[in-house]
Amino acid sequence: MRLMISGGGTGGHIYPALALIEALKAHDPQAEVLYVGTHRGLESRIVPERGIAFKTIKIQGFKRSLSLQNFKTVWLFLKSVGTARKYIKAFKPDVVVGTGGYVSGAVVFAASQMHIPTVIHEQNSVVGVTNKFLSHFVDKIGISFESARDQFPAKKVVMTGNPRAQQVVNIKKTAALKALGLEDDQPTVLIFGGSRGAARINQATVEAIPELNRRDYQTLFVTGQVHYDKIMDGLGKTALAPNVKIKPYIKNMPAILPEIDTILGRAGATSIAEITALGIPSILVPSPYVTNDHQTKNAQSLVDEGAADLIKEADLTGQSLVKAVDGLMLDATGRQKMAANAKRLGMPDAADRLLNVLKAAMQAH
Ligand SMILES: CC(=O)N[C@H]1[C@@H](OP(=O)(O)OP(=O)(O)OC[C@H]2O[C@@H](n3ccc(=O)[nH]c3=O)[C@H](O)[C@@H]2O)O[C@H](CO)[C@@H](O)[C@@H]1O
Repeated sequence: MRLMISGGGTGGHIYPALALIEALKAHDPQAEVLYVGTHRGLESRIVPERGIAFKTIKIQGFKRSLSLQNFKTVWLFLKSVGTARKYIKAFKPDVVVGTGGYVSGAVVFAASQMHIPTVIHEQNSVVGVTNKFLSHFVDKIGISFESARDQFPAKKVVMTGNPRAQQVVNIKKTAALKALGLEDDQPTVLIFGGSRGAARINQATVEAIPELNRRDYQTLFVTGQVHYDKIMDGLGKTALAPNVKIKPYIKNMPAILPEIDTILGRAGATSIAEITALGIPSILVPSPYVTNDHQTKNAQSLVDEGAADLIKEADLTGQSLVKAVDGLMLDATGRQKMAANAKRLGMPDAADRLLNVLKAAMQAH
C-alpha cells in the first residue's frame, strides 16, 4: 500500500497517525508512507526522527473574527492545496488519510478532488473544524467516541477507536523509569499537560513539590518543551528529592506508560485513548481553552464509568493536586478498581480497525 498521511499541530493529531503507520508496516513491510505536515508544528520534529518520509506545506488557521488575516488564510489554503496536489502526483498514493489539524485539510481535500480514496480519523467527542469540513468530501470516517457519530454524514462513519491505543498496549515493560533516574519498582505518578504542556498544571505541580518530595511514591513531572527552562529557573531554592524528576518532554511515552500507576493530566483525546487502552487510573484536568469545551466531554465519558477523577482547572492548586494524587496513590484498591473501569473502555485493536477502513475506502473506488 502507498499511504499518504497528514496530521498536524499537536501530538493529539500526530501520534495516532504514527501509530497507524506502525500497524501498516507490521502488516505490510513493503508499504510506502509519506507524511505531510507543517514546518512549524510538532510533527516537523517528531516525524523525521522516526525515519518516516516527511514533506511540509505552509498553512495557517482561521481567526474567529473577520480580519485581513483571513484573506491571507484563504489564499494560503488554496496555495497549499496546490502544493498537496504536486505531492500527490509525485507520490501516487493508494489512499490519503487525515488525522486533524489545518494541514490535513489541504492534503485530504486535494486528494478527494483528484479522485483518490480518502479517510479521516477523528479523535475527539466533539468534531474538529477541519474534519467537519473534510467530512463532505472523504470516503470514510473513523471515530473514537460514539458521540462523534451524529456530527458526520452517517453512512461514512466507522467506530475504530484511536490507533495510539493499539500501539501502547503492544509495549512490554522495559525499565524505562530507571533510564529517567527513577526506581522501576516504586509506585509512580506521571503529571503532564498534553503534548505541549499546560501552564496551570505546571504551576500547581511546582507548588506541590515540597509535599511530593516527602511522599513514598515517585513523581515524574513533564512540563512541555517550551515551559521547561522557566520552571527550572523558577524553582529557585526548592530542592528536588530523588523521588521527583522533572523532564521537558518524553519522546517515547509508550515505553513509560506501562510503568505508571496514576496520571494527572489534560483530557486530550489521544491521552484518553492511552489511559483506557492500558487501564491507568487518572485525574483529569480538562483544558477550558479548547473548542466547545471538548476535553470536559472527553473526561466526563470516563468519570461516568468510574474510570477517572476530574478536577476543574479553576479548582486546581498545589494543595488540591496533592490531595487528588494522594487519594489514588495511597489507595491501591481504589486504583485497581479505577484501572479495571478504564480498561473496559479501551480499544486495543483500534489501528487494525482503522486499517480495515482504509481498505474499505480503496475497495469502494
Ligand atoms: C490544547 C489542545 O488543543 N489540545 C488538543 C490536542 O491535545 P494534545 O496534543 O495535548 O493531545 P492529547 O492529549 O490527545 O495527546 C497527547 C499525546 O502526546 C503524547 N506525549 C505527551 C507529552 C510528552 O512528553 N510526550 C508525549 O509523547 C501523549 O502520550 C499523547 O499521545 O489534541 C487532542 C486530540 O485531537 C485534543 O483532544 C486536545 O484537546
